Amino acid sequence: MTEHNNTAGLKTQESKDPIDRYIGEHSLRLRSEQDELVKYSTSLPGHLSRMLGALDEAQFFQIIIQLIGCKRCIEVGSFTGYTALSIALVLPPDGELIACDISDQYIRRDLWKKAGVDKKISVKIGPAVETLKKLLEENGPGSFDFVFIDADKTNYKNYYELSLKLVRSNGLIAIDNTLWDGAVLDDADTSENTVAIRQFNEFVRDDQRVDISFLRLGDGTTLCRKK
Ligand SMILES: C[S@@+](CC[C@H](N)C(=O)[O-])C[C@H]1O[C@@H](n2cnc3c(N)ncnc32)[C@H](O)[C@@H]1O
Repeated sequence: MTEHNNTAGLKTQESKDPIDRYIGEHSLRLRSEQDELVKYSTSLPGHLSRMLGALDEAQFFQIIIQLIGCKRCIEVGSFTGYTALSIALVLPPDGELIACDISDQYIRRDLWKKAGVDKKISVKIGPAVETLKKLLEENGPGSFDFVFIDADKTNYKNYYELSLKLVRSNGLIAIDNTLWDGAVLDDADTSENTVAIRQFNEFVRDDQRVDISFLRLGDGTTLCRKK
């Protein structure tokens, strides 16, 4: 997957803005396993080191997941498993997170195990559109509480439509990178990923099936409540 390559990112851990640093220093509470996963993820070569989700975004999810009493969650795009770990840490003992990715090359199951949450996470490897279709067939509509979409940007609309079927009424869909390092504002940027996110943002803005909140959190986090 090609990531947008601005050097000064919008994620708190990458940002050069002192306000972002201050926010991080006065809110982040990382367990040792999360800390280890951050170090591992950011040590990977090239664009991989920037794939890790924003740390304050994952911590925000921990709060809303507990607030709405989520038991069954899906993550679309798991990479090393940082947000998956963060979600699993706050799920009840009988809670479940389905972690979808095209590859498990970088997933640190050992750290999930060390944190005592490995049994709450099921990894599904393959194109996530197919995985979500299968989950819908096997579990039926409205069978999940929360979906986090963070995989290939050109499939965002497909992931969103399938997620809308998979989540219950009052369930949440969170979509990552909806600011794409600010590239969505730059009309001269017609790269495939930027265009896909721009079109997705326009679509969701007008979608009356959900309530929407576009948060200036991480690289842009759009939160949708299914009506
Ligand atoms: C930005 S990373 C996910 C980061 C992770 N959510 C986190 O917060 O640390 C995107 C992931 O999407 C995966 N991905 C890309 N295309 C995919 C596809 N078609 N189906 C499933 N996963 C895909 C990549 O392998 C990568 O691990």
